[in-house]
Amino acid sequence: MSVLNEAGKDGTGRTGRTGRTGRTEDERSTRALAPPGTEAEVSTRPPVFGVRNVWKVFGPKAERVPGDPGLAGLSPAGLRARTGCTAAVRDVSFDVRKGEVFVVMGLSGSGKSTLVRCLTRLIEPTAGEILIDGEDVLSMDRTRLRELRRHRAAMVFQHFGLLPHRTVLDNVAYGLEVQGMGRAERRERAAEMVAKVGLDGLESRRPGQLSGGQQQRVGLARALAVDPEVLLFDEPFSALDPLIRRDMQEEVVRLHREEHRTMVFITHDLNEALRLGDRIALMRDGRIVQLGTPEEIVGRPADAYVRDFVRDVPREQVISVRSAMRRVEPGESDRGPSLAPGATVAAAIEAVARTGEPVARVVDEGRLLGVVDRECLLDVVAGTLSESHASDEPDESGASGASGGPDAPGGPDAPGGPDATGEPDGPDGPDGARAGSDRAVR
Ligand SMILES: Nc1ncnc2c1ncn2[C@@H]1O[C@H](COP(=O)(O)OP(=O)(O)OP(=O)(O)O)[C@@H](O)[C@H]1O
Repeated sequence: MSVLNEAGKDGTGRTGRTGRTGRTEDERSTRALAPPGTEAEVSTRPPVFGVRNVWKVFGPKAERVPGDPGLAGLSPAGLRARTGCTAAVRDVSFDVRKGEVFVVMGLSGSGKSTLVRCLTRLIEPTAGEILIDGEDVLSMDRTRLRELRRHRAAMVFQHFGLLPHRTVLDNVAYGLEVQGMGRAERRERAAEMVAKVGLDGLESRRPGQLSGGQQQRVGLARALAVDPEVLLFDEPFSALDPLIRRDMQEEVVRLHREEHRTMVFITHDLNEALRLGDRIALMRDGRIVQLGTPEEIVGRPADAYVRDFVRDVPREQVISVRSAMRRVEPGESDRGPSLAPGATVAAAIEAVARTGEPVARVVDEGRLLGVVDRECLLDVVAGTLSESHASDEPDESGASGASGGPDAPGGPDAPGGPDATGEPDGPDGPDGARAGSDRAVR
């Protein structure tokens, strides 16, 4: 049976996956309207996973909780006291869009792992709907589920789950072996993946002869080998020391840039979330308290909890000049360094300091959108960026007030410038990648 053919429908009924990047002609033409990797462009992509009102309740008679407003509305402690149940995931809805890195972040016990395991039913949701490319995951039979986990959504775990008596190459080839691929072909493909994650020369070693970071690379290569549509990472790097962790994060960013794979990445580390995520779902007590880009989460926290969570983040490394800029005033349209709207405030500070100019210009494809002066930049660093800045923001067409200053030509003369842990059917492959948006807090 062709999994890809059956999987190749998105929620709209269009043909979805057309290759490794999974883009159709329709998508490509839509994407041409907005720069790749911008929120506007990402939001036009079809969802890979659609999650609607999903609950996971552990405990006696768990299934009565989601549908009973008296129980569903209780606090975690209240629910436990009344029913003995824990609602690990509470009424969660979101889409994971094709080609994005979707990060699920939250403190220990907030429900991250449970939620992500529900996506492929490693944990059975109590209520709700989960779609992959428009197909109902909850109604899949055993065979279809196995295919889902083996071919379409592969998991990379924190404990790499490598087979100790097999070589690196055979570990990487394992998922392909499970799929029934012939020896020569799978070893060739595995060798390609070993090279891709930077382990050339180590093919014949056993896992015990590798460092933790190298073992995690083997886990990643094994997941990539089966070329899944989505890679699911469950805190894969949390056991690694900080430098190796950083290397692995860069590896993920690189894979994302080069291959545009869709990834769902669990972490409790805010910096990791900001570095990797196109969008971040911040969880607390089983709920998503905010879902947004790193810039939205840091620049516009939804409530006091999120504000406290992001309090120590260096805002200038996350907030873009698009959010910080002001209108152009007379005499400013042809002075100062030019920056793309997605450039960070940190980059603008550097540019202004280096050139000694009073402002930097925010230019998008030849159009001057606005300027940032020292005051705008300091406002970001100090956390005093007013809401008015945000509301001044132009839309992606650049048609907002910010570009409308007397000196702000909009025309052509504008200045330019796994493994099988918890999975009954054995290890499955993964994957992952991002379109070239600027990452914050690298
Ligand atoms: N099998 C289970 N039975 C009962 N409660 C569970 C079970 N698995 C998880 N829980 C509870 O569900 C809640 C969410 O757990 P989960 O492991 O999803 O959180 P997490 O955010 O991934 O935490 P961590 O970062 O520590 O892994 C916790 O209160 C946990 O104790």
